[in-house]
Amino acid sequence: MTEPEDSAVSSGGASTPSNGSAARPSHYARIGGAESVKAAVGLFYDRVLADAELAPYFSAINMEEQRRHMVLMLTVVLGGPNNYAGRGLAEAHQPLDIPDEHFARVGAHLLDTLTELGVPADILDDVRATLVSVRDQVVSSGSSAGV
Ligand code: HEM
Repeated sequence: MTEPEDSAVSSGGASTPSNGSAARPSHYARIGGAESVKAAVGLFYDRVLADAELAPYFSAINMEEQRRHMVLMLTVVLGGPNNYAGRGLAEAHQPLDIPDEHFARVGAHLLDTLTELGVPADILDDVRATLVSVRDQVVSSGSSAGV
């Protein structure tokens, strides 16, 4: 066998291997599918809501819906079935005026959650790359880059 070129999730999160049957299982399958993603998203939002910097964004949000959308989106990012029917990330986030710093905190909570759950390093790398690729959709385009 030769080195696998592991860059399944390249940009935007919607890239999926052709059918997953032959060579490698998807990240989604490797971490245990729907149940694992649901558990991860549950823990992720527990962390987000416990973060005083972030909780206010969600004060008027239906968290049940929110978790459901995030489960479906993370499923796609991990190469699972695409049933995401929510709004695009820019549409959902641009009105919220999110600065870079808050984006970084949310990203860290997600990566910390997945790390704690024992998600393998190559999957974490791909999630990290996806976070980088969606940053501009989530962070307010009015906020200055860097600081
Ligand atoms: C890091 C990447 C992020 C991803 C993948 C993500 C994903 C999502 C998804 C899938 C939705 C549901 C969209 C819909 O309802 O149609 C959503 C909504 C929302 N997100 Fe994010 N999000 C991210 C970052 C953030 C950050 C950094 C914040 C705040 C600091 C945030 C706050 C919210 C809020 C408040 C909503 C609800 C908006 C509304 O219902 O009007 N998100 N997000």
